[in-house]
Amino acid sequence: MLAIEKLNQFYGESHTLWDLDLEVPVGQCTCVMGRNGVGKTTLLKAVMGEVAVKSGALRYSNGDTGEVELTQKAVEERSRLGIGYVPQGRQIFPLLTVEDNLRTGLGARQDGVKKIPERVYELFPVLKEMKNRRGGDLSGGQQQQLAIGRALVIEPKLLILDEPGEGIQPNIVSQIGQVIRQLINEDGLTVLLVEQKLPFARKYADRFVIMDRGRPVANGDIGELSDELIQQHLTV
Ligand SMILES: Nc1ncnc2c1ncn2[C@@H]1O[C@H](COP(=O)(O)OP(=O)(O)OP(=O)(O)O)[C@@H](O)[C@H]1O
Repeated sequence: MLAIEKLNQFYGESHTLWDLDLEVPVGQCTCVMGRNGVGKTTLLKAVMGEVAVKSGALRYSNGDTGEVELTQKAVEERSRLGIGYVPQGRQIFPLLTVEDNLRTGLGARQDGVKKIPERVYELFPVLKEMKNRRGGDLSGGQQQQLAIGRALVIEPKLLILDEPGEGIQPNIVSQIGQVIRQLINEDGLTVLLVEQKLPFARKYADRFVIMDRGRPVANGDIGELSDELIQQHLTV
């Protein structure tokens, strides 16, 4: 689905991603983990084109088109290729209604459809109930559901989420985890997420990748995420 190869990224003089290789297999949830500041968010932003990369390749295939090299594509084009993105901090529009927030995602649909897919409301009924409320009036958990819903209006093939469980009450975190599994199992979606919460990763991810200082240092099936690896790379 996505093969990241020898990716190097700098913030000014600061070398943040180092010759980073990472495979995101189709139809699975890959969870990127690691301590604060190791470059997890930067990696997701590099895939989305929100930060420039110095060198390396992002080879992506969505099943419809042949393989595409994303580093050559503009940000909007990456969405049109079927990549949905839920950024850290959600970035919803507080003054727009829930429905209008969802509509803002539609511009990135390749087929020009201007209707919010019913599937979004089916997965998150709360968004239907609250569709005329302003985004800013929603709870943090509901805003996260809205941010995910907005990424889903393009009916993506690859969904990228940056810490979807951050600062959200546990029952909504579980709902979000279940929706992610539903999207994978029923819609064949591929998911790449950053998540620090171990129970979430263990319950909902298929694979893990641990990063340290800008590069992956361990990866495997989620069942192989041992206490030793956690101790070595994740505890503070
Ligand atoms: N816009 C920026 N300009 C300069 N340096 C930045 C910028 N954004 C992030 N950094 C630095 O790059 C490094 C990696 O940051 P990044 O946010 O990718 O890490 P992270 O693993 O996602 O951390 P966290 O878990 O805290 O979100 C950090 O040292 C951070 O301070």
